[in-house]
Amino acid sequence: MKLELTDRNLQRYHLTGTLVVVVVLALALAGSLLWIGLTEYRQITQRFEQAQQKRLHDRLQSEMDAAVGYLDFLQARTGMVLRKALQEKTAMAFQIATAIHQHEHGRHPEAEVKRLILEALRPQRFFDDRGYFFVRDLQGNGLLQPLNPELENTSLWDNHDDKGHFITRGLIAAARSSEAGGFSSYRWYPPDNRLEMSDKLAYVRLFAPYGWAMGTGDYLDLWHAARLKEGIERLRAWKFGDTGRFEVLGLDGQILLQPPSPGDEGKNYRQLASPEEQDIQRRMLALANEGGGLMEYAWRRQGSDIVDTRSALVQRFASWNIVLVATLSSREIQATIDAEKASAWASLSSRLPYAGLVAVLAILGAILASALFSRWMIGLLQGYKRDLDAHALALEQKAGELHLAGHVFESSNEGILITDAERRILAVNPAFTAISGYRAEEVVGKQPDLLASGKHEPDFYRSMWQTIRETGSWSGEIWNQRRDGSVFPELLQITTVRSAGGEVLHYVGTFLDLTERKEAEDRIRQLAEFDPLTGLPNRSLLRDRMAQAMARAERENRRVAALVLDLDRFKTINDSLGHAIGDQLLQGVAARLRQLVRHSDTVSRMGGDEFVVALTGLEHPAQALPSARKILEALAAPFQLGEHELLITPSIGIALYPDNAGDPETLLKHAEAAMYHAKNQGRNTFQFFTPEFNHWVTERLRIENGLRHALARNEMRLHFQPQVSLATRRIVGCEALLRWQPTEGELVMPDRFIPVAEETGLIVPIGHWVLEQACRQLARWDAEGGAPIRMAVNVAVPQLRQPDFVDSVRQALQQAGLAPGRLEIEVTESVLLDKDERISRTLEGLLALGTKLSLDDFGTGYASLSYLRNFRFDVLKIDRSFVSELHRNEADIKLIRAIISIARDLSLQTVAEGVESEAQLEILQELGCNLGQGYHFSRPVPADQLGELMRGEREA
Ligand SMILES: Nc1nc2c(ncn2[C@@H]2O[C@H](COP(=O)(O)O[C@H]3[C@@H](O)[C@H](n4cnc5c(=O)[nH]c(N)nc54)O[C@@H]3COP(=O)(O)O)[C@@H](O)[C@H]2O)c(=O)[nH]1
Repeated sequence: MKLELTDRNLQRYHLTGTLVVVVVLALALAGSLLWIGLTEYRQITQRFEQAQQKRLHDRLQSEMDAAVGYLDFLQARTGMVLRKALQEKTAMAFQIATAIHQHEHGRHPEAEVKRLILEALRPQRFFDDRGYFFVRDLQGNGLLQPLNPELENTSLWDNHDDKGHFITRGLIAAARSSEAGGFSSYRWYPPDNRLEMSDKLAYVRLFAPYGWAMGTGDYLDLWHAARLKEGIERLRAWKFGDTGRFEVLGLDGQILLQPPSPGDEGKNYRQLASPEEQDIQRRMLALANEGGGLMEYAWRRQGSDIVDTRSALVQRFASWNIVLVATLSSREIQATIDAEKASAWASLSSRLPYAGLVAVLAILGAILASALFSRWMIGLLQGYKRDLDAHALALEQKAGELHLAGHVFESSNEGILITDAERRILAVNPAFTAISGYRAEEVVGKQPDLLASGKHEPDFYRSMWQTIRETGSWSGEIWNQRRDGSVFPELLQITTVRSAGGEVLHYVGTFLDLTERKEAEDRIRQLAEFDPLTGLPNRSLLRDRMAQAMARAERENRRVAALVLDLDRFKTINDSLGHAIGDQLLQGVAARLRQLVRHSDTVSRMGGDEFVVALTGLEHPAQALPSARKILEALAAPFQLGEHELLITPSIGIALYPDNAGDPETLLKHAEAAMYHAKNQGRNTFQFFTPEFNHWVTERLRIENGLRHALARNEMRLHFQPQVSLATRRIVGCEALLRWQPTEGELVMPDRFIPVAEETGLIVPIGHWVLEQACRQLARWDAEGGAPIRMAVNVAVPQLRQPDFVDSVRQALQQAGLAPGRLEIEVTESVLLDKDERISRTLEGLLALGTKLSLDDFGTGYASLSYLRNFRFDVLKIDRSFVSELHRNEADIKLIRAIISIARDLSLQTVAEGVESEAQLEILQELGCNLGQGYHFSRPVPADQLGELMRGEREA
């Protein structure tokens, strides 16, 4: 059935449905109440029935306990009664015998008296005529056997029962046991059964006059049977309640007591006429054999149709092999149970109308409530429907908007990428595909970092996501990679979409491909910053770069050089060969200049024929020279421009930051001034900005040029300064010190030319020459018979970097025929700070060779003590700056003391430099310094002078 849904029908359905539910619930409630009442009624009556049954059973049990107690009593008394009777009877026999003996003794012969006594006893009968007296002599002969006279005067000594008991011996023993006599048990055939013996008890006394055992006995069973009978009769009369009685069954099934049918007594139950009766007795017997218990049975009185339901407690009385049944009619409790049921039912019935009324009222109340609820609900539903309508309308609008958004998403020129909160891509639009080259199915489910170009450091992305987390969005330019591997710039905006609860749902990335814009910007920048003709940075870019280089130079304590160069007579070429050739020439010059400079340097065209080369990171002004020279050399080669071979020369002006100017503009201005100065000097040359600089540079150039030829021109000399033992004041060594005596000019001291030699690498051949000469000189002194002093030779860092340095030392020693230990290689502290492994290798090689190692100028550099431990030095030279003020400065004393102490710890010899006075010498002596070197002993002198000194010493 299809329900028609209208506003009205909806109300009806709701009301009807509610009513149905309410009525069903009310009926269920009433039914439940009724069911609960009935259950309660059933439980009450059941409990009561059980209680009554228990009472009935308790009653039966208590009656049974009393009956069993009574029978126990009877059974226990049986033996006692028998014993008493036997004693009485024997006493009677004893009286008879005694009386006859007393009366007849002496009057008749003894045999006669005996006969009289025996005959008097012979007819005596008792115990229902079974009882008689017997007499035996103590030898076991039968004297009186009333029932078996044939046994009289025979020996019964060995007579025994079915269990092997010697009967006569037992009787005699009992008679002799005490004066009063005694009991003896044995077995014998009862009167009615000659086949099977049963237990018998006899009482015997010793009749002393004749030594007779005299007594009587009887069968125990018979006494028990009599007691049982007595008990049954008692139980017959035992009544309890209205219907309570006892019944007794023999274990063999014989009915012993059956008060309602005494005619059945003595019968076996199997002989009963009624099968029901038989069944009852059989069940009772079976229950007794199982240990007894309660049973119920239906009993019909003989000749009556009334069936009585009875409860019976069955219990076996083992001593007499009988079963006791205490039985009571259930009628006795049924009336009480019925009365209780009636009362419970009346109580329930009285509550039913109230329950009905409650149910009816509940139904009515529920109907009313449901009607009201229904009205209220309908109101709510109508309100809800209005909301739904409004919502549907809103959804319709939203759908329209979404449709629009979808359209925008699909048709947008901006790439759009939507991810979930875990940044897995959910959707991308066609523009994304167009820009990145990735189709949607290739990126969905992946992370956006598949677009990463590798151009940004991880920090960039970390900071980007940090911003997104903190502000909800990020925008900026970023480099990404397309599917084809090309890298492109994009303007990216990432926005976080959150739920109403603030939970991140999505990230939306929109981006614009900036490739074209960048290219345009690059073109603009190119135009703005580069010279269109040569492609070199223009003045503006040069200025920027120079500013950056200056800032860096300031931080690093370096210099920036601006080399402004102008092409000599370019105007003539331009005017004569035309602008095209002029332009080609400028391009050619630009190309050559570009090849000359390092990546960090800049070649720029300022306009016309003027170029600037900016050199960065210079340590000193002279480092600008090689570049200036290279420019001159590079431009010296002719330019082949079509059919024209052109020669061009530049004039170069050099200015240095920070020496000549503090900003790019001033620096360029000064360099230009220097350039004009160079032009005035005759072109194809360079000029530094200041005269002092010019002088310094010129001087340096002169030294450098001179040094290149110094060895060839034999201009180098060695002087030697002695090293004196402070303990003995004798010369123990000397230091070779280089001097340069140019052919034309005055003597040049090492401070001026060694740095130039080191920078230009000329120190390597010069140093080699020093080594050879020093070794030769030492050998010469040896040959003159001098003491075997040690020769110290200064070695510069560039020498130590030479892989063959150790070999060259070995060679020098071998050539001079010296032991390696005679040579001391002096290095400065800077060696220790140099990380170059070639240096350490050389030092190791020298140590392996066996030369001594000396650390020069100790304390002036930055070497820490730990370096001393890293290299195995032999000698530590204390710099003369500490020695010069030694006699005036306490701090210097402390310092030298510390140095000497460290040196001693490391087993180093100490040499104090610059000892100029006796006072210094004494202090050094006191401090424990080993050797001294200085003007106090001798200035550095030519070899022959030192030879003289040593000779003097020897002769002194
Ligand atoms: N790589 C090489 N370096 C060398 C070589 N020859 C010398 N040098 C180094 O040049 C520096 C200057 O040497 P020099 O001008 O010869 O000065 C030495 C002494 O004249 C000077 N000295 C000695 N005693 C005194 C003194 O009492 N007073 C005083 N004012 N000056 C004195 O000290 C210089 C020796 O110094 P050092 O070498 O540190 O022992 C100098 O640093 C040399 O190392 C060379 O062949 N190769």
